[in-house]
Amino acid sequence: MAERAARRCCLGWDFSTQQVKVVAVDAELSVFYEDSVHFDRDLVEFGTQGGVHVHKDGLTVTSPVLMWVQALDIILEKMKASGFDFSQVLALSGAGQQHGSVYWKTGAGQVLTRLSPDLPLREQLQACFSISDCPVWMDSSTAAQCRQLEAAVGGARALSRLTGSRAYERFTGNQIAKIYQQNPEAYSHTERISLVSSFAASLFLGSYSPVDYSDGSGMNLLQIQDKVWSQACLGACAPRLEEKLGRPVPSCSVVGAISSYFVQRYGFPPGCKVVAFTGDNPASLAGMRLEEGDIAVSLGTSDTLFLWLQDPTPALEGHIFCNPVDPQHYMALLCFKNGSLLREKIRDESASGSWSEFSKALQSTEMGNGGNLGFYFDVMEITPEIIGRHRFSAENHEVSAFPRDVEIRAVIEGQFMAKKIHAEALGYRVMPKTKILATGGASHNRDMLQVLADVFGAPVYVIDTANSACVGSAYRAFHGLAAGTDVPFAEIVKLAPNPRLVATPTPGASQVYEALLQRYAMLEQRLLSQTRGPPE
Ligand SMILES: Nc1ncnc2c1ncn2[C@@H]1O[C@H](COP(=O)(O)OP(=O)(O)O)[C@@H](O)[C@H]1O
Ligand SMILES: O=C(CO)[C@@H](O)[C@H](O)COP(=O)(O)O
Repeated sequence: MAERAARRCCLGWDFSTQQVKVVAVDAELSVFYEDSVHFDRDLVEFGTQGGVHVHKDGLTVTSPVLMWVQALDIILEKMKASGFDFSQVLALSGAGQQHGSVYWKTGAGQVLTRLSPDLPLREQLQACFSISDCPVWMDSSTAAQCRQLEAAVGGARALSRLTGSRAYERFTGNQIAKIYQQNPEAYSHTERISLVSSFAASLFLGSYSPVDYSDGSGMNLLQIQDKVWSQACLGACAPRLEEKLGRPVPSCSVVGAISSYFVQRYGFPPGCKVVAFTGDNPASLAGMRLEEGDIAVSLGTSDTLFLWLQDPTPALEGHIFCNPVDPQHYMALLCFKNGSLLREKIRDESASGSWSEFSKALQSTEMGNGGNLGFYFDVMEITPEIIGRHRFSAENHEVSAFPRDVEIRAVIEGQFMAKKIHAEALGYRVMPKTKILATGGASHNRDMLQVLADVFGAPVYVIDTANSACVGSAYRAFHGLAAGTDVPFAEIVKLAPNPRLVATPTPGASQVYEALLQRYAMLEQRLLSQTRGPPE
């Protein structure tokens, strides 16, 4: 305990879909403290499943904002009870699930500046939100607003060139437009709109934190080249939006010092700096110290795949975001909605709810699954837009079921083949020096990572914690401390532990998957044309 007490550190937070997590990283970049609060398990009174409420229409998906506030109260109390020495925290930063939005009621800014250290945050912020259930990234109820936004700027391609993505239902501009159209009164009583990331930063700051460029890129509102809000997009979404959003800032900005609430209640030093919070995927990119040619695969609630890019070419599929650690560069991101929650369902249906049974099925079946392959989209997928479970025999006949072990391999092979195919559509190619860096809760599963190595034909590495968004946030806090001196991020993290090799491609894998990938792509097109009709 004495040693821990003397350890100067930065904190990295992650307000993700299912939980709030924190890590403490010392000056040698070692992680020496990790904690989390899980919404479904630890905050049962909010009645979420997977951290969210899916509404009756099946499209609207929200999370209670006070659940996030209370989760922060709980995790800080846990840290205090464990003897964590807050006085050693030099700076903190954090991440949030992307796209979700928080609506602060008129007057809330005043409340934030006057928090009493004697009471938990939840009690004091109870009446501070004009919308109590925040739209989150799983929401897909804004198709009409997406079409309106695209029409306003000259079409999907024009919007993508401007903001890095065509209109996506979960992107914040479209969510704000829906709230303005359906609940104009709540909108007019809103003085500030935050992303989940900038909301969390605001709690620590005791005042409104700006949105950073990287997470701001997931709103369909920011001009990613010029780094300013697009007036055309703002105007198409809602009136007086610019003043409610505040000015976006570079991701490595120090946005202020921690509020006196945290100094007095927990013992943070008054000079502890708050570095702009960003999206969980951008924070993971920082945590994994991605290098050119590498590809990161995050297997969390959503599955995402991301790359570091110098010269982006925004397209109709995938997203381009401003890079969180280098303001001149960009990152590309693909998001797959049917990630861990789908795998959990298959585990429950076909492996008696046990990850080790699930792994045994992967071990006992062969690469290529005897030609059987499947598409498993219990909720409307983002990449590609298909819903339903579709299984195909080796002869490309649709079948209604697979034996249990075949089903498990079909899910995992199908998910990873989709990732490879859609990454290649963005121009990505596996090169001899390519590393796949895996993170997220499911990266604990080595048998799944073996399938990932086999499908991609590249080695898979992990960092010592699956919480790369938290670790990346702590690294970004160190970078923020040094940012005044223009030190590049790579210099700050050069002492960080190297990723560990956990899987290499099995001999013969490339022959098996070359043919299977072609079939998967062909069947995906078949399913798409069944839903959309043939291409024009
Ligand atoms: N051994 C395992 N095998 C496969 N998936 C796992 C395993 N352990 C945890 N997971 C998955 O990890 C998910 C949580 O991942 P995490 O990255 O923490 O999510 P988020 O950051 O979105 O809250 C769980 O939903 C669970 O399905
Ligand atoms: O929508 C996206 C990315 O565009 C998601 O990746 C969210 O950012 C949620 O992240 P997790 O909670 O699954 O990590």
